[in-house]
Amino acid sequence: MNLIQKLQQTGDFLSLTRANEWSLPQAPFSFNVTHQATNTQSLVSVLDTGVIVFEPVDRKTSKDIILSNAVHGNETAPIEICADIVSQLIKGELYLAERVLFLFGNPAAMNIGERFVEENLNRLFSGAHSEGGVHNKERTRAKALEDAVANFFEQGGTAQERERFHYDLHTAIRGAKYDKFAVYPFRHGKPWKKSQLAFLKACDVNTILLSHSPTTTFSYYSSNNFGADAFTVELGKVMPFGENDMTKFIKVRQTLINFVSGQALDITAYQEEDFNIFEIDQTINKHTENFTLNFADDVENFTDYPIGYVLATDGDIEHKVRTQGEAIIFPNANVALGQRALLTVKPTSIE
Ligand SMILES: O=C(O)CCC(=O)N[C@@H](CCC(=O)O)C(=O)O
Ligand SMILES: [Zn+2]
Repeated sequence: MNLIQKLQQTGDFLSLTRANEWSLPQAPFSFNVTHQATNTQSLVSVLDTGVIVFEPVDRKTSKDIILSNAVHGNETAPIEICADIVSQLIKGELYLAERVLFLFGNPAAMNIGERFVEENLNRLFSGAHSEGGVHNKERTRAKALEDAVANFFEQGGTAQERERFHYDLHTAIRGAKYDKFAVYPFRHGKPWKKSQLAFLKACDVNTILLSHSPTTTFSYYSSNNFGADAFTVELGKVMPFGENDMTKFIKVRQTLINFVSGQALDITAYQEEDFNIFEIDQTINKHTENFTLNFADDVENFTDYPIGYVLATDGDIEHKVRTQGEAIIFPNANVALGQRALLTVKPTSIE
């Protein structure tokens, strides 16, 4: 049985991806799948390691959906959710209603159970992979993932003709006061979409961080370059493979399944009181090796501190709370120099 036949039989794209960390052992390939219950056809295209596209055959579509996971290799719950949906699609067990690209970002980091191998993949998008004269496999991978996104959206049609979505699924290093939350990439003045917040609520995500500046993250790349409704979605806490409590992901898994298969979504109209809306206040980067956080490792995301509290010190710089209700997000003193070591957020609303 060859690689293609094995994939068709098992649906196990995750194992194929993990067995080929940086590239496939053969050229890209495609095959047709028949959805048993409706006798409808879909084309499955494996374009690279961790890059698989599903396209309905002989059926009109309107949406181009990207579901990415493992941009950080140790964030396993989103990997397991996507691997399951991919398996159902390959085996013809799930109807496909729209064009869907699944991206398993960093297989090599998955295999060592780490966030990344050499460099944080989620700081290398929007061309950052080609800056500074640095070359490594994650930078090559970031460019390949950018190209996969670009080709997928462009082959679907123009931004005016299509509805474009990219949900970059993560989990967080620490626990959080709000277990699930999403980062809304900077919109350059375009309005925040309440319909997208309603979709995220159907995914059990009702805490939203509004960004006010460009970043080099994957979700910002798709939002800014292709006008996609794109988010970094934090689904819970980092756990090793097989140790996720999958009961915590029932809603998001079912919503994503319904989304790709055209089934009804549990959407209720946006109500401000249903959400915790924050805006990113301070972006604190690490500039010296003396960077220290002034709170314990187990302090949860969204913990707030009083005005004047010293959140972190970096050499002779003190980073203090400036705003009432200002809270911490993504604290990580172990980042590389120049990278983000802490975000703070403050409560806000969207009109
Ligand atoms: O828990 C943490 O410290 C980081 C979790 C994580 O990977 N978050 C993303 C957020 C990306 C964004 O700001 O859109 C990241 O840090 O890459
Ligand atoms: Zn992550």
